[in-house]
Amino acid sequence: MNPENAVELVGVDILYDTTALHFDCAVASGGIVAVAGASGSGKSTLFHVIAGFEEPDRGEVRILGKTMSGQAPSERPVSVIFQDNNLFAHLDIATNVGFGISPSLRLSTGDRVRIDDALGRVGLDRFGKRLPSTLSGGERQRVALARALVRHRPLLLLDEPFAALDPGMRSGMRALLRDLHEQENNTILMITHHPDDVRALADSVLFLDQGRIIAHDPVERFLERRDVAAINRFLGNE
Ligand SMILES: Nc1ncnc2c1ncn2[C@@H]1O[C@H](COP(=O)(O)OP(=O)(O)OP(=O)(O)O)[C@@H](O)[C@H]1O
Repeated sequence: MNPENAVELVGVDILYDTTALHFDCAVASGGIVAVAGASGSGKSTLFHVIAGFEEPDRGEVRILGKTMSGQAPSERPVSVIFQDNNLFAHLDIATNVGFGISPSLRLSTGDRVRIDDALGRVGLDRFGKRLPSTLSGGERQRVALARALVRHRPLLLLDEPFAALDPGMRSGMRALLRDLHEQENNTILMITHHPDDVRALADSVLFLDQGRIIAHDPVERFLERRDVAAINRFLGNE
């Protein structure tokens, strides 16, 4: 057990009716890790297990050296941002960010300052009173980032955060994520289908194939790999 590791998956088995997944890995604290692999390879399941939405049939999840067995998602030191950003449509942006601090929305004056600060850090200072429907897709993703920021959890899981964004917005979001990562000093795991995200953002790569982690490499080494067909397909080498 190593507290320097942000995440350890030790002999984790997930047994579904038609498929079985197995995860073993140790992710060091402090980096941005791209999680890649073909559709159906197990990326979302990996996140669900770490975040606690899914309990392993066997094995153990550890975060910062502590076992997560029996710990509900809300008790884990993890924030998750899904692709569709899960904002409440009837609540304004500041209140949506406030959910990151208190799900019952009992917010102190200090909390409101933190919310304004987080919105400022993602470039949405004057958006607090607006409803999610009046924002662009990229702006909504930045609200989801602000909601994660106010929680200050050491581990941030991003499930394809740029999927709905056009190329210009993607590069803006990458830069923002890099800045926030440096400020927060957290560990980020980010599912992506885009080699460009890996090249631009990742320090290392977890690559999944058919329910297993088949590569866990520093990014430079990963980008030079030519030995595995699934990685070649991802990198566009064939
Ligand atoms: N609740 C479930 N019950 C049964 N099988 C499941 C369940 N969740 C996932 N699976 C199966 O586990 C495998 C991995 O699915 P998962 O969603 O983790 O893949 P993924 O890599 O995230 O795919 P995508 O890139 O398409 O989102 C798939 O074969 C899927 O059908």
